[in-house]
Amino acid sequence: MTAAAPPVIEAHALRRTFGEVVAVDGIDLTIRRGEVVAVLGPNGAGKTTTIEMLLGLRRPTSGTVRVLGADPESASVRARVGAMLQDTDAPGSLTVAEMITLVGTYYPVHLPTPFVLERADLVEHAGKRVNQLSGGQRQRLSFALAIVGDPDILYLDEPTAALDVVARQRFWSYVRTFADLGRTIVFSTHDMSEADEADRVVLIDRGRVIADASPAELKRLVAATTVALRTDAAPEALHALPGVRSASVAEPDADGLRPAVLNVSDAVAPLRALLASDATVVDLLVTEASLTTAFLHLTSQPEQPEATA
Ligand SMILES: Nc1ncnc2c1ncn2[C@@H]1O[C@H](COP(=O)(O)OP(=O)(O)OP(=O)(O)O)[C@@H](O)[C@H]1O
Repeated sequence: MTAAAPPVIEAHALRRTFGEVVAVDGIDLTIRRGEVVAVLGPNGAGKTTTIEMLLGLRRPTSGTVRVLGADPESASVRARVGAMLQDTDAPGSLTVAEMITLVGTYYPVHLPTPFVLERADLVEHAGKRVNQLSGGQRQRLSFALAIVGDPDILYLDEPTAALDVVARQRFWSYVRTFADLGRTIVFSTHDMSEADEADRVVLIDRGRVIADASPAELKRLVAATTVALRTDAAPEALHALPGVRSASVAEPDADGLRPAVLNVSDAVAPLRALLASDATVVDLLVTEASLTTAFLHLTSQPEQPEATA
């Protein structure tokens, strides 16, 4: 969709060290207009340092960054970039609406406060003092302050960590609208369901990009989709189906059908071939690899039980 769109962020051979620690170890990254990109990785992988360099908040030890064709530290770029960071320092005596209006005046062009309140789902809290907000409301204020300058590029740091399920859905639907207008969104996250909202996931581990693909492609990379079924097809026929990496096939049940579990990269091709062979197929269950599985596989993290939201 965005392959032909112009690049808005171009990082080349980006490297940053802190004394002996190599936080970012040669990252090349091109992000195009209208992309929604998740930067994912384990603790200490170098995500924050990378994003700080893209934002012009931290100088690379070596390598180059261009944002909207210019130095990210320049005032012209800063005016076109909005950032939602973890801790927004806000004077507690201001109301939510006053704060949004005040921050809007820092930008050459800004969105009307009522519009921003609505987009950040803060209309009913407009008159509340900033120091009276809950964690989720504060996170929405931080989002409001990131968009008030009508930015071309929006950086979000774990944007929905404090939001409930309904607020998350609203948030992502707004982010999508924003991307459809040709804006670019880059966000860092540990949360796999959050990363699933992206067009593209850049997986960073030990200061390097170890995968750069869509969430669906990342899941396919680990080939962890399983197809469970019962069938009268012979074990050899199941092993020979296209795209089957491995298969466990049990002895037939009383009805003559064998329970089988196939590990596949994609469920469509083997199932299509199996059904075309006139085999009987019942009790079919396809389980997709999760992004968590892909993440653990690619970063060689010890396996953990998947968190329930
Ligand atoms: N100011 C600093 N001084 C010294 N070391 C630093 C500094 N900032 C980051 N580091 C080190 O650089 C490495 C990468 O850190 P960074 O914060 O970029 O990782 P991260 O992927 O954002 O991690 P997390 O998910 O825990 O926020 C880590 O080993 C960290 O300890």
